[in-house]
Amino acid sequence: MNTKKRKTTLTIAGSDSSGGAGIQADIKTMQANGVYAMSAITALTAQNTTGVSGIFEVTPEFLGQQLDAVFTDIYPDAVKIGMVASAELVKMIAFKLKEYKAERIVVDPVMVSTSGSRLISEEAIQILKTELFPLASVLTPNIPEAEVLFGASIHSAEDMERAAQAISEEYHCAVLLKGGHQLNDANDLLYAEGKSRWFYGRRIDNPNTHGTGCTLSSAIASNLAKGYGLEEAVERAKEYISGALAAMLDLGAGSGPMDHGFDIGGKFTSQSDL
Ligand SMILES: Nc1ncnc2c1ncn2[C@@H]1O[C@H](COP(=O)(O)OP(=O)(O)OP(=O)(O)O)[C@@H](O)[C@H]1O
Ligand SMILES: Cc1ncc(COP(=O)(O)O)c(N)n1
Repeated sequence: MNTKKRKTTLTIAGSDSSGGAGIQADIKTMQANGVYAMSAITALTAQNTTGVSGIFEVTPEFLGQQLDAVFTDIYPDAVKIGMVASAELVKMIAFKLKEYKAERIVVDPVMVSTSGSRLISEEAIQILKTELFPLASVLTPNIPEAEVLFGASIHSAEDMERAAQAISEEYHCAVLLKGGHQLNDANDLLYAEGKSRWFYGRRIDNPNTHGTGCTLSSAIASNLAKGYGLEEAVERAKEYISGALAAMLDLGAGSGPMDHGFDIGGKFTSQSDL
């Protein structure tokens, strides 16, 4: 009997019925990055590339049950946390991650969708800061999210450096400040253990960016699960997202999803031409 083991990841996030962001993007990314993906769903969303038309949250108890089921059987080597709409759900996640001594935790502080819908309550943001950020190996805010956390606007590379350092020092975790919302380039800044490092990216002329944040954080979690250190995990994840954007998938009437059907070396292996 030939059996095999595989590194494992868990995404704790919301479901996106259109498959471009949330749980669906996370699982596609994890699969493409060679790890076994599991999920604990915080909410169902009815959404497509043009907007979010409904959010149906699970109860904190049921989220806890999902986390118990996962952690007591196939223990995840890394965890990614995405959309968590309410304070009670955030508290449940923090409680369970501590109970099961989860490690390699990537927290994507999802606040507003690309299509402009609010995905988290004000109270939940406060609880995220106090309960979840301190458990994170790395936090991955985009520029608007970092502005909320930093309390000031971010217009330049220097602003990004100041914000990442301040957020990292305040919450005692590494911060990857994503630059996808810049106009001219797509450079991300990692601030960890007192020093910063830029990850430079060519801005790809693709309007279909639904789920870029979910994809990047899931790729980082996959790489951490596989044993890479944080810098290498980010470097590989950046390469992955650049490839997924450069594949130029075009679906839906709004900002569409990316293509996950290629390997992380950038070699296109999807079956899109069939
Ligand atoms: N047009 C682009 N070309 C190249 N890289 C991009 C582009 N847009 C975003 N990225 C990259 O995608 C990753 C996610 O960044 P972004 O700032 O878009 O996150 P986000 O806003 O959280 O994503 P989301 O669209 O899921 O909300 C980063 O590595 C960023 O540099
Ligand atoms: C369930 C869920 N999670 C996260 C996002 C953010 O992704 P994006 O900003 O690309 O819309 C989303 N739209 N839906």
